[in-house]
Amino acid sequence: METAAPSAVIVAIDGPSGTGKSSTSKAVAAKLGLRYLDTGAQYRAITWWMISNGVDTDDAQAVAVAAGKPSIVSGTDPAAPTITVDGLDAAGPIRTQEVTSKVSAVSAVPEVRTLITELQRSIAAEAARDADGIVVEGRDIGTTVLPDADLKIFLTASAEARAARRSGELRGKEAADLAATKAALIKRDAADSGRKTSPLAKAGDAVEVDTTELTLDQVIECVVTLVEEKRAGRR
Ligand SMILES: Nc1ncnc2c1ncn2[C@@H]1O[C@H](COP(=O)(O)OP(=O)(O)OP(=O)(O)O)[C@@H](O)[C@H]1O
Ligand SMILES: Nc1ccn([C@H]2C[C@H](O)[C@@H](COP(=O)(O)O)O2)c(=O)n1
Repeated sequence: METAAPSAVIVAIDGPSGTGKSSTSKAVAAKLGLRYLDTGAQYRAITWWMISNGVDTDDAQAVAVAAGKPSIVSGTDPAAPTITVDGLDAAGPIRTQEVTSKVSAVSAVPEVRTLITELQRSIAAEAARDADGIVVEGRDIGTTVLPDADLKIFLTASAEARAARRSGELRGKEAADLAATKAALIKRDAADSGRKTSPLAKAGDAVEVDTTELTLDQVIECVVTLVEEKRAGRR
């Protein structure tokens, strides 16, 4: 039977796109010596595999049939997280606009979610057993993947702030089109919140942190404090 290390802590961080989940989770995990898992990268990886292998991502049945074929491996060092698909480095290809525009459809397919959820739970169990714990970020971690997480956090921010942050990452023509960036964020959030299986949602026992007016450092500090309080038995 798998047993967790006595001091292991499992932190679930969920929220809509661009609220700062990845940046915050990585930094918190690095500061506290925890592992880090980007579950969005896993859904992006399976989407990339579908596209690369000619599977129509709008055909839920075709996606369901193919879902078990790719082998997705996530590296959980917060200083250098990795993702491979069938042994190939997928870190670059999973960030293309094409993958971003198709990932909501692929991640809504129940067979995909079942497989990826199992993978996420096994990674979290390993981190609880062999390390001091893990920060897992996504959309349904607190509600479905790890409902017994020690600490659940739900990050939010206004659509304007999120679009401005995303635009800051883009270059040239894309960066200029703030309105298009905002519209794309809102569309993806609606699809992720509206799907039947395990939608983007705040767990009832999650702590909500509105990051609109906070710097990234302030958000990191806030989450580090929450984890430390949890570890000290104060939450
Ligand atoms: N509080 C903040 N203030 C300003 N910029 C921020 C803040 N938090 C994150 N950012 C910046 O916003 C961008 C998006 O952050 P990040 O990728 O961490 O969000 P996310 O919630 O993981 O998004 P997604 O779900 O789309 O992957 C990054 O460029 C990051 O540096
Ligand atoms: N737990 C998760 C994580 C991610 N997804 C889906 C929905 C997102 O639009 C997409 C990409 O995530 P991102 O890289 O933007 O964090 O993956 C999900 O359904 N469940």
